[in-house]
Amino acid sequence: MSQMSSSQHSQIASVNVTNLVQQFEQRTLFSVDSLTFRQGDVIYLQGDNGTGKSTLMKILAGLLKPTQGKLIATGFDKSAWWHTNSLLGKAVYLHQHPYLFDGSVRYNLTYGLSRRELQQPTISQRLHQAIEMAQLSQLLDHSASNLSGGERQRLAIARAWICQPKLLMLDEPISNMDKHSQKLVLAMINLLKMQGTGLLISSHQTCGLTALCQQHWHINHQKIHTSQHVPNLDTQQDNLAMEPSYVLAK
Ligand SMILES: Nc1ncnc2c1ncn2[C@@H]1O[C@H](COP(=O)(O)OP(=O)(O)OP(=O)(O)O)[C@@H](O)[C@H]1O
Repeated sequence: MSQMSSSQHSQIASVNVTNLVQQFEQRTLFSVDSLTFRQGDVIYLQGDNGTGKSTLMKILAGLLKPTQGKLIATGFDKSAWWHTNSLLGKAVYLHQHPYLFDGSVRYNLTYGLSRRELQQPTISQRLHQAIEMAQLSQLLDHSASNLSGGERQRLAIARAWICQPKLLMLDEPISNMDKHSQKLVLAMINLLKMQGTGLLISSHQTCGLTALCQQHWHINHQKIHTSQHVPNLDTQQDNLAMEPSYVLAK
């Protein structure tokens, strides 16, 4: 658990799923009896390609109805009456190729902020910090559609940072990023952690990210295994790197 005040603890937000089974066309992707993602958790989600990491995140975000299972979100403000899906907007899912609006970087950062219950000075302060942290000041008036992949990711995380969701799921947040962007994003993720945002992070690059995590969810053999211990995955990767991948024919 990260640092949270006692008032935050009294209303910890969480998403819980029980008896979850996900299938696509008769193929079982994964199943688990019970899984809870809470504010303050920092979880590393591991799994080989195609095991269902993104699918699990979409289910927890209310974007995908699972084949079987019951989802409950607690500790959030009540959804507006016109929201037919009460899970949407609770645990926020950040896609590895984030969706951005047409318009400038500034527009993308500020869109929807005025409709939140935030005071103007708070909005301005968060906006300023986000621009600094993600080093977007030179790009504010650029069209978001012209940004590089790494810049798009930085913008998307900066936007999430401004909104400060209680639960945030980051799907491959540092994939295809150079070292500089990775450092900026890791710093932002660390700040979200310090502020008590629940984080569920998937990545194939373990360096730096796993060090931030305190729990481990592993999708393996169609099951989701949970542990309070994050294994030293860098060592596993180093071993892999030392194995000869092919033998040259003489
Ligand atoms: N809507 C869908 N209909 C049918 N199959 C789907 C659907 N969505 C995902 N799948 C399949 O489910 C499997 C898991 O996909 P998912 O994107 O969740 O995996 P992942 O673990 O995030 O993979 P990666 O590490 O490559 O990003 C894949 O085989 C994918 O093709």
